[in-house]
This record gives sequence, C-alpha cells and structure tokens, in this order.
Amino acid sequence: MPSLTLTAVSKRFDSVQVLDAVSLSIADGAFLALLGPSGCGKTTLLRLIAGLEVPDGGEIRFDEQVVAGRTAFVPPERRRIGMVFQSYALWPTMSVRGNIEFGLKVAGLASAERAARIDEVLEVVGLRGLGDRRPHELSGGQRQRVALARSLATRPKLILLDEPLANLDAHLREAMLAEFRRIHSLTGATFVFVTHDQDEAMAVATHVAVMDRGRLQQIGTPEDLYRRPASPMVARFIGRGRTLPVRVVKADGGRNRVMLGQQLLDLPGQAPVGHGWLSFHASDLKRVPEGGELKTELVGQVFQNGAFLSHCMPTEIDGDVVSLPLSERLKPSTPVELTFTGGWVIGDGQRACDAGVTRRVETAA
Ligand SMILES: Nc1ncnc2c1ncn2[C@@H]1O[C@H](COP(=O)(O)OP(=O)(O)OP(=O)(O)O)[C@@H](O)[C@H]1O
Repeated sequence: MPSLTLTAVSKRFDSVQVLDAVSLSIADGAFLALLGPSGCGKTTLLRLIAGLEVPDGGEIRFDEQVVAGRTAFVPPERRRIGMVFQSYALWPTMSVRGNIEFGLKVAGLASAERAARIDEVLEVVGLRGLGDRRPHELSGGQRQRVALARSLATRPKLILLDEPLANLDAHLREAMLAEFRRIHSLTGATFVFVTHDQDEAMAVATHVAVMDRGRLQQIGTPEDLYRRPASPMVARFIGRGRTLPVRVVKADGGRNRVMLGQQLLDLPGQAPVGHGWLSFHASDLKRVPEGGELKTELVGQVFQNGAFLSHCMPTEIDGDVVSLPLSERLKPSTPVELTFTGGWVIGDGQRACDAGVTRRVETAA
C-alpha cells in the first residue's frame, strides 16, 4: 500500500509557480530522496507534505487519508510525522533526554513510557549513555542523531528530513548516511529526504525523485536514474552524464536504432522515431584506434584517480565535450576515436511525470 501519494500538487508564491502538478506515490517503508538544483521546490514539497504549507491545487494522501486537498486539511501535529532539519532545532537548555521527552509529553505519554521510549531511541541512534548531556556538549553528528531520535520517539509513519547533513563535514556526512540507512531499515518508517547532493541521494535512498523548476522529472531507483534517464535534464544531472543529439530511425522492443551524425548505432532505449538524445557516462565510452562511432579531438586532460581524465570535442557532429579516463598523456588536438559500449536513448521532450501522471514506486526488497 502506498504510504504517501501526491496527485497534481501545485503551489505558487506570489506570481511564481514553485510546484507545478507534482504527482508521485511511494510505498510503505521507502526511503525517498527529493533531489534537484537549488530553488527547484524540494523544500516547499517537503513542507507541503508536513502540513507547514497549504497546496493551491491537488491532493496529498497518507495511506488512504487525504491530509491536504480541496475539502480537507490535517494540521502538522495530527499527521503522525517526524521532522529533522539541517539546523537540528534542539532546545539548548534541555538535556538530550529532555529534548526527546518534549514531544512525548505533548503526545500525552505517561512518565514510565516516556522513559522507556527515550532509552529505546537513544539505543537506535547510538547515543546510549549521553542522555544527560546538553546540545553544546555534543558534536554536530551527535546533535543530528538527537534530532533524529526526537523525531523517531513518537513512532511516526513518515520521517521528513530537510538537508539534515548540510552542516556536517564530508567525513561525518558519510558516516551519518550509513546511520540513516541503518536506522531506516531498523524502524521500517517511510523516510523522505531533501538534498541537492546527488551522491548523498544515490547512496542513501531506495528511490530518488529528480525535480527541476517545480516539476517532477523522474522518480525511480538510483540505478534507473543512472541507466535509464527519462529526460535529457535527468541524464545530464545524474552521474555527470552527457547527451548528444541523435535521430531515432527505429524503435523496437526496448531498443533504438539511431543516427549519430552519419553513424548508425543500435542501443537500448524507448524513444519514438524522430529527434532524440543519446545519454551516456564516461564508462560507456571506449577509445579505438580507428573506425570509431564518435570522432573527437582532445581539448584537455587532468590526472585524476590514477588516469588522465580526457575532455574530447566531437569533430563531425554538433555536440558538447565528452570525457573519459585514458591511460596515457596525449598532446592537445590529438584525434580520439570513440565507440559506445553502453548508453540509453531518450526521446525529445520525453517526460516521465507530466501533470496528472502518477508513478508508483514499490519499496526495494
Ligand atoms: N515562503 C515563501 N515565499 C515566497 N517564495 C518562496 C517561499 N518559500 C520558497 N519560495 C521560493 O520558492 C522557490 C523554491 O524554493 P525551495 O526552498 O522549495 O527550493 P529548494 O529546491 O528546496 O532549494 P534549495 O536547495 O536552495 O533549498 C524559490 O524560488 C524560493 O525563493
């Protein structure tokens, strides 16, 4: 059963359409990352799910209950959600236990049950023994764990996390990502996580929703987005992907014949006949001595991860620079012929999640 369903959710601030008919559905226990460039509407979407904003149109359902729609609006405190912000938002004068206990008191739990719940969540987030400390006596990572413990304590069905790792250094971020995964699978709650960092999203989420200028471009597993992007924007945004213009001449059962300049290629894809895009990553390219499908000229190299990351400009077609690691240093302007060992064909203007289309996502096994 889907635990969260958005149907054509829209929001305007003044004259700006911040969210435009966003529809998606996630299953119970999913870990969804909302990913996209700054200003694309991720936080606004999270705030709508939380009930901190009211949509102008569309509907939000938790399980079968409409929590925001034309005829219903359930306030945040009655939505059974937990929220974790990048600022932690802990009470500085209260101990860790006090911070966690606050929401339990509001929920009307008796003292013994509150104490048991606090012990339980401190154990889950790995802070047993630190309950009497105050926030200033904790590291950034520990404070974020307290914030998570506080949101878990009321046993919400849905945990909403708004850039929770933004204030941590790179090393701690990685450790906390692993923690979020562990805690997610331990609790079985549905997590919705806002980030603009795709490595973070791909590492932690079972499903990722890519947004661009208020619209949902695609929702899928991290592998779907990487290998089968639904739009040129997703192809370029995920994994430093590249796209080249192609003409699709045949569409047949999940494969496409395309013309890349004068070269005929046969690749996986679901594009209709017409103008399209070949999407690929560095690992889909191979240098060959001659007869390559893409003729280029070297424009620069950088030594990176034990290889020369080589930037090559197509010479026979109109397209952007492509990059791949090569084992040798080459002189600038050296001709470099490439073939495609992989790639994915996208139709022009293809959109996975246009207005009114609901994409269902099942939880990863
Ligand atoms: N309360 C508000 N009043 C007016 N405009 C707002 C309000 N909240 C957000 N916006 C605007 O809505 C757009 C989307 O903002 P939002 O914070 O949802 O984006 P985001 O994708 O989370 O961005 P970031 O990654 O930078 O946090 C922005 O142009 C922002 O300026």
